[in-house]
Amino acid sequence: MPPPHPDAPEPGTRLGPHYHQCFGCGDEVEGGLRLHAEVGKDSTILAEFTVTEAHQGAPGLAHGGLLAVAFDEALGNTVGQMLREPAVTGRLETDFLRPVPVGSTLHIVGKLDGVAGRKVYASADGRLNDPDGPLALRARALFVLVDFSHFTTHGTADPRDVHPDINP
Ligand SMILES: CCCCCCCCCCCC(=O)SCCNC(=O)CCNC(=O)[C@H](O)C(C)(C)COP(=O)(O)OP(=O)(O)OC[C@H]1O[C@@H](n2cnc3c(N)ncnc32)[C@H](O)[C@@H]1OP(=O)(O)O
Repeated sequence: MPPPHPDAPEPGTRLGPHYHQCFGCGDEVEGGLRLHAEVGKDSTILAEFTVTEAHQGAPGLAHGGLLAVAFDEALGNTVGQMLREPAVTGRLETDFLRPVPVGSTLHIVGKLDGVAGRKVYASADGRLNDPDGPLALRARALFVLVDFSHFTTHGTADPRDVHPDINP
């Protein structure tokens, strides 16, 4: 397990969107999750997501796939902020332990579990309505470190689109 990158933000730092049109955290996406995040202690990322009517699967309840988006985002943020290297989700596994009603806020804590070559393992817990609330979701993910060319070759990325602190 490597230490956090020397430029990783300090605990308490509020994190803005890494991309304004990101469905998970962007502030320009109608119906997006608008996940708010900050750096926690011990190299964790704390993220909050409030479920709205735009996020339903069954009446009054959040869609499971949408909740997985929140975890993908929080885990990606954990990897990106702590390692300061671009990475993409290779695998994401989610346990849904409790229903998440519209109007509730998920408090997610993401942490790095290990790095092996380009593979980065991370996990997160999501609690209902309070950082110490009942555990509603648990996720584990494998991210793969990529060169910045991943985003220019396969996407339409321009260096101005991505977080300025990540060194490609
Ligand atoms: C401050 C900023 C904040 C930034 C905050 C950012 C938040 C963003 C949150 C959203 C993140 C996303 O949704 S990202 C979007 C969703 N994900 C994607 O689109 C990824 C699509 N997949 C790919 O492009 C590719 O498959 C890659 C890059 C993942 C891997 O391809 P590759 O580069 O050719 O590498 P490859 O050799 O295949 O794999 C490298 C190693 O990883 C392993 N590996 C690869 N995929 C898997 C897998 N699914 N399950 C298990 N293991 C895998 C391989 O076995 C290998 O292990 P070994 O042989 O070395 O042992």
